[in-house]
Amino acid sequence: MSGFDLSALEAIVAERARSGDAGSWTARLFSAGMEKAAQKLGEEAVETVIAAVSGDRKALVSESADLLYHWLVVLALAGVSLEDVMAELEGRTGRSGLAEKAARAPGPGD
Ligand SMILES: N=c1c2ncn([C@@H]3O[C@H](COP(=O)(O)OP(=O)(O)OP(=O)(O)O)[C@@H](O)[C@H]3O)c2ncn1[C@@H]1O[C@H](COP(=O)(O)O)[C@@H](O)[C@H]1O
Repeated sequence: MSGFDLSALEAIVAERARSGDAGSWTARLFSAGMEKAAQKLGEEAVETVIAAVSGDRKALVSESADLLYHWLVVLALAGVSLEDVMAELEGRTGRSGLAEKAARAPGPGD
């Protein structure tokens, strides 16, 4: 298992965003703003889905990395920390996804 984790990438994103460096994709996304960053996140999500459905494992790994990086950029722009998301996930542990869904009000997908 690699020692690299999402919190290390979160710190890199924060540092590169602060740098304002003209050669930094992160800094460029930050100055472009949430709409652009969220659009990139959506594109990476679609590319990840395509890789998964087509059974392309190599592309799935690569697109997943793009997806997680752009997701962290969007979180940072929104002022949401990885810790916030991890706490939410931790709060869900031990509860079946189906039980959680049943406890929700019916939505359009139900
Ligand atoms: N993990 C990433 C990372 N993943 C993807 N990208 C960039 O995201 C951009 C958009 O990706 P796309 O595949 O959509 O590229 P594209 O040119 O639009 O190509 P297509 O639309 O044709 O597919 C590319 O420029 C990628 O290089 C990333 N840019 C930065 N990081 C991390 O952030 C660090 C700092 O990077 P800078 O901010 O650029 O210094 C890096 O060292 C990495 O650790």
